[in-house]
Formats: sequence, structure tokens, C-alpha cells
Amino acid sequence: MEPNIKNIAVLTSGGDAPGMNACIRAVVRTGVYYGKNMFGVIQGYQGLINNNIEAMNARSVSNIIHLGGTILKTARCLKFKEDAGMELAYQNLKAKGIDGLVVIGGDGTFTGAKRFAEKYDIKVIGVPGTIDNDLYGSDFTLGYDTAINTVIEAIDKIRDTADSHDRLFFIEVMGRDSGCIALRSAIASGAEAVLLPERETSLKELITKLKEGASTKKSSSIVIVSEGNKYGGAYDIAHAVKRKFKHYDTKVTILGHLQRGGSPSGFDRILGSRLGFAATKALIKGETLKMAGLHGNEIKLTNLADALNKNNYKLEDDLLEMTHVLSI
Ligand SMILES: Nc1ncnc2c1ncn2[C@@H]1O[C@H](COP(=O)(O)OP(=O)(O)O)[C@@H](O)[C@H]1O
Ligand SMILES: O=P(O)(O)OC[C@H]1O[C@](O)(COP(=O)(O)O)[C@@H](O)[C@@H]1O
Ligand SMILES: [Mg+2]
Repeated sequence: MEPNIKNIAVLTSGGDAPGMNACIRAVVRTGVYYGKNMFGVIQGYQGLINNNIEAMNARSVSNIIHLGGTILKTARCLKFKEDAGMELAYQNLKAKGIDGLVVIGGDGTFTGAKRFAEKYDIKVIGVPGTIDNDLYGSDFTLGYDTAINTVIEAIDKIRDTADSHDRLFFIEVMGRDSGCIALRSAIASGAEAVLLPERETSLKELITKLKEGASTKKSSSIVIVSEGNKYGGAYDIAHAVKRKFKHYDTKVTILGHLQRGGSPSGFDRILGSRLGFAATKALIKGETLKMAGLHGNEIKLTNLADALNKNNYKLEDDLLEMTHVLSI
């Protein structure tokens, strides 16, 4: 290991995601193991600007691997988008001699990290932590697996009541511009249809699908609506369908922020630990402007620029086809 990086800070930014704590623990302990001074930034980029930066040691991260949320807190910080905010953040890091930063967050966090590391003499490595799974360079982002499991558990419960009453449910799930949670939870919960931001499914198509279901004696139906789809939220879709089919007993559930909470799955605890370990080792080696991600069962580095390129990322073709085939 090269001795050039001495002081490393870690922060969580954007929407919290289950597994962030496992990752913070891995970053801090890996840094300590290799003789580095470790710091935690409270409230993401806001904490950099406010100089809310605390020294951490191996005991600072005891008993957190199983906890959802983030012990470092997180924030959506508009000031960091401005040059003056970034400058303040840099001055605060410089004053503490911090020369390496691990940022755990999503696409917005990495957009900021890329600008920051290109402008200032700070090495930055990203860890993909977002339930949205909207980054290229990691098959799974941290928190995505737990969120899918949370959504599936909720939909299973709704299916019990939907079936008992012969009702049509529209269930809205998260994903700012990404249909990842919607697609996987649709497959795993046996939903009749799914509306995704990445794919044009016209309302006409949806109605035809529901009609077909009714004609083959489906008594209840579940439609998953990804929040970013172009026809609007679950209430809008339910309203449009109801206008065509007055006899349908339609109900709407917005799952909302419960999708972001909860104890991380085993998968996310292991992923968080692996990514935090790899990101810190990469930083110590002198890497910068990269993201640690999961490729198959290996952890690899991807340039932040590539991770952020939406054209690189795509939903799995077999899952998309299965939404039609397995829901007949
Ligand atoms: N263009 C940008 N320049 C600088 N910082 C940015 C930029 N875009 C986002 N950020 C920072 O990253 C934070 C997190 O981004 P956000 O999109 O809210 O969440 P996520 O990282 O989970 O996608 C923002 O609150 C802001 O501080
Ligand atoms: O919690 P907020 O600020 O209302 O944001 C909601 C958004 O955050 C998410 O839960 C997670 O997105 P990020 O990880 O990009 O922050 C999105 O699915 C959702 O659109
Ligand atoms: Mg995001």
C-alpha cells in the first residue's frame, strides 16, 4: 500500500439506503487497519460545508452492521452545487489534512463527487448506495435488494386483501427515473402488469391486458406503477382506468418511504462491507474518480463518468419479457 493518503473521510449523501451502515463500518475499519486516520462527515455534503467532521475509530462503528438508515446522517444539499459551497467544503477538508474521501450515495452524489475531485486536490472514490439501482458499473447498488424485499412483503399483504375482495390494486413504488424496483418486485410478486419509466406501455395496452385477465377469470389484479413513469402516479393511472371500466373496484397504495427503511438484507450487509473495503483500499492505492461496484461476484472499479452515463444502464431483457409471459 502506498503511504501518500493519510487522512480519509467518509460520508453518506442523497437518499439513505439499507446497508450504508455496513459500508461505513467497513470503510472506517479498513482505513484503521491500514494505519490511516479516519473521519466521518455528518449529513453528507452539507456536513463538509458546515465543517461537521468527526474523528472515527474502530469502536465508532460497533453494533451498526444490522441497522438501516445511516449513522452519519444524510442530506440533499443545494449549496454544494454552487462553486462557493464546494470551495468551503474543500477548505474544511484541507484544514484537517483530509486527502481522501469515500462518498456513499447515488447519481446526484457522484455528479457532485466528480466535479469536486476534478476541481480540487482530493481523491474521491464512490460507493453506489441508493435503492434506485440507477448507476452503471454495479449489478446491484446498496439498499436495492432490501428495498425489493420490503416492497414484495407489502405487495404480498395487499394481494391477500385484493383477492378476498376481487379488487384491482395500483401500487406505486419508488425509483426517481428508474424502473428497477418496479420490474423486480413485479416479477417476484406475480403482478399482472407494470408501468416503467424506461418503457412505453400505453394505457390502452394496460387496459387490454386487464381485460384479458378478466376474460380468463382473474378475480383480482395487481398493477405496479413506478413513480417515474410518464403517465403519472398510481392515482392518475387508477383514475384513467376507472374512467374506462366503471365496474372495476380499484384501490391505490403508495408505498412511499417505508421502502427506504429497515434492517439491511444479508445481501446488502455483505455488499456494503465488500464495497466499503474495496473503495478504501482503492483510495489508499491512490485511485480517484472511480466507483467500486459489483460485477457478477467480483468487485471492480468503474470511472465515475461511466457510472453516471444513463445510456450504459439497462433493465434486464428477460425480466421485461417475463412481465408479459408469466402474467397471463
Ligand atoms: N451537479 C451537481 N453538482 C454538485 N453537487 C451535486 C450535483 N448534483 C447533485 N449534487 C449533490 O449530491 C447530493 C445528492 O444527490 P441526490 O440526487 O439528492 O441523491 P443521490 O445521490 O442519492 O442520487 C445533492 O443534494 C447535492 O448536494
Ligand atoms: O426522500 P425524498 O427526498 O422525498 O426523495 C425521494 C426519492 O429518493 C429515492 O427514494 C432514492 O433516490 P436517491 O437514492 O437518488 O436519493 C427515490 O426513489 C425517490 O424518488
Ligand atoms: Mg439518485
